[in-house]
Amino acid sequence: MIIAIDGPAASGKGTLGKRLADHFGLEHLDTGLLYRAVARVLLDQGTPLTDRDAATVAAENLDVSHLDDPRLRGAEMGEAASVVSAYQPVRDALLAFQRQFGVQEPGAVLDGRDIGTVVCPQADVKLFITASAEERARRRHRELLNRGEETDYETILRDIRRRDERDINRSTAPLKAAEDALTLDTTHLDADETFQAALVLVEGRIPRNQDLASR
Ligand SMILES: Nc1ncnc2c1ncn2[C@@H]1O[C@H](COP(=O)(O)OP(=O)(O)O)[C@@H](O)[C@H]1O
Ligand SMILES: Nc1ccn([C@@H]2O[C@H](COP(=O)(O)OP(=O)(O)O)[C@@H](O)[C@H]2O)c(=O)n1
Repeated sequence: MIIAIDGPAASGKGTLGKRLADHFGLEHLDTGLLYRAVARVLLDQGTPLTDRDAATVAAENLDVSHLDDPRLRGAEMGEAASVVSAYQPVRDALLAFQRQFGVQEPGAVLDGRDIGTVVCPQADVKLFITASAEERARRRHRELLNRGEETDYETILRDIRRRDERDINRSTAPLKAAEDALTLDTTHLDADETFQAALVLVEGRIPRNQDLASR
C-alpha cells in the first residue's frame, strides 16, 4: 500500500508522513531531503545553483545514505533545493529511487510535491496537506529556533511564499493536488489533530477490515 502526501513548504507533510507510517507499519521517505541533498553537494562545491549540469551530475551520483544530516533541514538548503528541483534532468535522476521506495513491501508513505501526480500516481491514498502561509511560517520559525538557527518570522514568511510560487509555477512536476487527492487544511489543527483527521481520510479510502499493510 502506498500513501502519497503532497503540499506546500512546512505544511506538516513529514510529521504526518512519519505518524502514518508508524501507525500502519510502513516505511517513510521525505523526498524533499533528496533535493536538499543535491543542493548540499553544489553548495559544498561552491558551484552556483544555476549550474544545471552540475546539479544533474550531483543527482545522478547522489549518496542517499546520508539523508539524516541535520544540515539538510536548514533554511538555506530548503531554498537551494527549490532551485535545483526545477531542473527536469535532476528530477529524472531521482525518480527511479523514489518509485522503488514506493513499491517495497509492506508499503510506503512518501511526502513531497509531486508524489500523487508523478512519482506514485497509483497510490492507494493521496493527501494534499495545506495551511495558511502565516501558520506555516510560524511553524518553521519555531522549528528553526529550536534547532538554534538564527532567523526571524518575516524572513521565513517571505522565503516560504517565494518557494511556493517557484514550486507551483515551474514547468516540470509543479506543486499541485492530484485530481483524486483529499485535501486537508491544517491551519487550525495541531499535529495530533492533523494525524487523527488524516486517519479518517485514509480509512475512508481503505475499508477498515482490509489488511492495510498487505495492499
Ligand atoms: N499540524 C501541525 N501543527 C503545528 N505544528 C506542526 C503541525 N505539523 C507539523 N508541525 C511542525 O511544523 C514544522 C514543519 O513540519 P514538517 O512536518 O517538517 O513540514 P513539511 O514536511 O511539510 O515541511 C515542524 O516543526 C513540525 O513539528
Ligand atoms: N517531491 C518533491 C519534494 C521536494 N521538492 C523540492 O524541494 C524543496 C524542499 O522540499 P521540502 O519538502 O524538504 O521542503 P519543506 O516543505 O520541508 O520546507 C521544495 O521547495 C521543492 O522545490 C520537489 O520539487 N519535489
